[in-house]
Amino acid sequence: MSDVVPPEVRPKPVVPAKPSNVGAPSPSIPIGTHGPNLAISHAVGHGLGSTLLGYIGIDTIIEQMRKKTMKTGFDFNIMVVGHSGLGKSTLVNTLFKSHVSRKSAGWARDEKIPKTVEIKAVSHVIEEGGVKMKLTVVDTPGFGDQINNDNCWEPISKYINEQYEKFLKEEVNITRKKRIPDTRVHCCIYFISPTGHFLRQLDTEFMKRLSHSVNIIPVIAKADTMTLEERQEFKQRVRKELEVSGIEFYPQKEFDEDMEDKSDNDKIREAMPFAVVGSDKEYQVNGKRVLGRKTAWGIVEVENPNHCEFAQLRDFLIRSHLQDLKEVTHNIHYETYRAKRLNENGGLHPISSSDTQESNL
Ligand SMILES: Nc1nc2c(ncn2[C@@H]2O[C@H](COP(=O)(O)OP(=O)(O)OP(=O)(O)O)[C@@H](O)[C@H]2O)c(=O)[nH]1
Repeated sequence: MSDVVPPEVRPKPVVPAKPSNVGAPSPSIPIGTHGPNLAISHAVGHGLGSTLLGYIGIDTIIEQMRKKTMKTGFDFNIMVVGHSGLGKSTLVNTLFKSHVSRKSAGWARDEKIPKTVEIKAVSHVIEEGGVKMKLTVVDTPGFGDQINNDNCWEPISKYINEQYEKFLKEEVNITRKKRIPDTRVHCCIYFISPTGHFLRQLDTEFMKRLSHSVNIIPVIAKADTMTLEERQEFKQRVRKELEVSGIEFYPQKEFDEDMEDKSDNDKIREAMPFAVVGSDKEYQVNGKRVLGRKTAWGIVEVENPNHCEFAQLRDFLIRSHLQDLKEVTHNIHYETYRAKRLNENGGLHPISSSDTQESNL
């Protein structure tokens, strides 16, 4: 196992406002310099607003953005990392209620454990309510499965940086694409073995090294293999270990934008890591079809919050934070990579594969 990672000092890039803030009313300070009926802001640069004397339709930006997103769709790239057999493929299939994993895409042929960590990306277009999402699932077979797992985070770090590099190259092109294809990893779900003991050194090593270049969401895999008490105790222990090791998982405290954000995210952080169960099989329970795992003692319902925390993970990942994951990737992780790349050698020069590997920001 390699040496402990020294703490890094990172400049905190500016976190831009979330799109939900667009169109929100700013404090209105009427400046009546043009007679009693006019209220115009002269101090745009100072953030002063104005009282509107009638409806002008600024709030339609939300509908305009919705229509644009409906037309163009969006990219979302999710990476899964963890020992083989921890349920990575099953969980992504469960999350997106479709067969989106590497294995579902026919990669299952090579069931044997690869000699080094391999990176395999599979893309699918998923459509719901008229909105198209190009989902790419990046799988990392071989992670932690070798006798010697030293530096097995390296190929993963290299892949993440290569995607930033690709995006950067497109961005600095004189004639660039209207829409740069986004292959950057927006989220990395890290699967913790349900041992009930402690995190392994590899777990902390991986999260420590990668948490500055990608949004890491740790989950406790196969939660149905632990009793409720064991699960609670293990969660607490893992949380403590993450804290003691100084691992910043997503949503990172330092990027909370305001008090509301902080209070919502605190609740999520306190509930993490979510103890999840995955399944792509449906069963009939009380007259309803539910995703579950059939055991000799009954059916573990994946989406039942009394059975596991899958629904919490799904709500957080897809229903409340998907856009934020993309924004933090762009505004923080990519920005850090970009600034470093543009600063080094006084500009953008071709990068060697060893550079992307070592560029563990
Ligand atoms: N008990 C239990 N078994 C699960 C769960 N999720 C998946 N499994 C089972 O575990 C086995 C491995 O699941 P996969 O989803 O293929 O695991 P993986 O991590 O993708 O495996 P590799 O691709 O080999 O790394 C399968 O038999 C699944 O049915 C779970 O939440 N609980």
